[in-house]
Amino acid sequence: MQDTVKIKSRGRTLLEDPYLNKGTAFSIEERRAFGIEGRLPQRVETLEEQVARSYEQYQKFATPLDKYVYLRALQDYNRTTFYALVMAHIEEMLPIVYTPTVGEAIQEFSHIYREPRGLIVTEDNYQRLDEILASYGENDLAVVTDAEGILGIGDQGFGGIAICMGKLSLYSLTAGIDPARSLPVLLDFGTDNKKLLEDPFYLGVRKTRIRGDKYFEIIDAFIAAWKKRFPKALLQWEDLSKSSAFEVLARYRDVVPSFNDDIQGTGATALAGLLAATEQGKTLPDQVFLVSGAGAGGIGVAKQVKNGLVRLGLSDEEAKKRIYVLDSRGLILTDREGLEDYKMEFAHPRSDLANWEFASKNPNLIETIRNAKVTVLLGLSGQGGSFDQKVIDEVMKNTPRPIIFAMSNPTNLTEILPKDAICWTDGHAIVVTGSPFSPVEWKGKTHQIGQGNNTFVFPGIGWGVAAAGARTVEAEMMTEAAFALATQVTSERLATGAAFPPITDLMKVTNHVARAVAECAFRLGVATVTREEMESRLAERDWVPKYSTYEYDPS
Ligand SMILES: O=C([O-])CC(=O)C(=O)O
Ligand SMILES: [Mg+2]
Repeated sequence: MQDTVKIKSRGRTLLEDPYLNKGTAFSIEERRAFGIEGRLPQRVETLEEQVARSYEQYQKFATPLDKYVYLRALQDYNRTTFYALVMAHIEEMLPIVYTPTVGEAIQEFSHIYREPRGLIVTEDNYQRLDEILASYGENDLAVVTDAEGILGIGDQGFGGIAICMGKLSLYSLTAGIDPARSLPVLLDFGTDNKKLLEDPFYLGVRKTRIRGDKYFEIIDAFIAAWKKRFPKALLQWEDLSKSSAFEVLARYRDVVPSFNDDIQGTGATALAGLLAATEQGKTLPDQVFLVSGAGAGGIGVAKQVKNGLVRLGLSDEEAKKRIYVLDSRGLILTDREGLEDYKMEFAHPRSDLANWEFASKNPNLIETIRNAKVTVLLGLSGQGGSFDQKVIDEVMKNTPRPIIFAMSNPTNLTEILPKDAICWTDGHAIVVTGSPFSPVEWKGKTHQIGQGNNTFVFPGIGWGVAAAGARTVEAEMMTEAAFALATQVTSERLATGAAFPPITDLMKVTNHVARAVAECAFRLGVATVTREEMESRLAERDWVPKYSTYEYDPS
């Protein structure tokens, strides 16, 4: 059964509205009622027929970037067909609309640019945001970036808005967030990326980045205007630089329901994979963790692993003692001069290293693995290939079954290729990557590579927050999301080496995560709806790609 909705647009305007356009699927009656008769081929098609044609067109494009451009154009022309197409081919198309191809699209964004989308906040317009937002429809969700720390590829200026679009596509696909009610937001503070500043096609603000007080003045203005217009909407911070991500999260987390995907989403994802890899956490407290990379992702993972260990019975101090975080200068120690605040929590005092042997001031990767007897490697450094054979050999001395998570994105920044990890550990490692990889054959066995990407977590958080009408996003909700996700990895799946569910389970998993998050919101007293309301919001997706029947609303 099709729903019937009343709409006001007619004629060309209707055909040009991607949220309402049905193209060849407009019925004869609708074509007459809405003044579009004669503008379309005579044949009336179903959504399935449109999807089949679009898939044929999609397959004719040879490169991932061309496929991306095609899908984005389809999205700009007809949202319903776009989502129905991606949903029907989710495993094939997720790597196009999202990691890794989205990374390439971001770098090329001013060149592949076609249609405007989202909200661009600049130094020139931030004082008029009330007025500007008044022209937008209702919104339940925004993904917001300043584009300084995009994936592992750094400052991408204007192109950064494409990561927001990619994340929102996932929200609509897997959590049923109505695409008409979500907004990608770019805080365009300029860019320090010289290549972009010199690119004649560059579309962003062609200046070096605004920093300091002005940076916060602009974000304060955005948050105030956003909150005024959409007081209950959820806000996801995405790909800010490590120097501002923690401060921005803390500054607004009690002002609007918000979370940072790279700190908290990646943290929950990593914990989920670790729980799955250790029989739902049974041996998690016995592991020793090395986090390589102390950006938003690295520190976020360290925090969430700590919270997971505490949940499993360790004290805060005991948990921290098992976690070693390294940045480009080696192991982070409390006596380091100029140590950034956000790294402090995981800095070890030099007295912890009493019996260690190491050559220079700070132990390096190998020295830390050797002295601390590391069993779990967590790669969040954006340093492709940094887990080399020497590193893996060293971990193998500490455990027969190392856990190796190479979480940096996109693909070329992966810390270790799965085939190398399997080969160097003679098939004994549990290997996870942030970007998708094919299974690895080793000595007659097929090893599946779990994709430890926050796509398993953030849409469920969004759905859960919306279902509970949560006022804030609490740290405990993230821990719940992680434990819930871990239970979705079956023992058969783990036996193939994968610590994450297959991407084909994404829809089901997202619902499960959403439920855990919503129930936690209730338990913590931050929910604003009744339990019945929450249940009904979790029972089915609010939005799915299908056409409604239109009736003309002349009022
Ligand atoms: O976008 C992704 O694939 C995961 C993520 O948040 C990041 O790497 O920054
Ligand atoms: Mg990110």
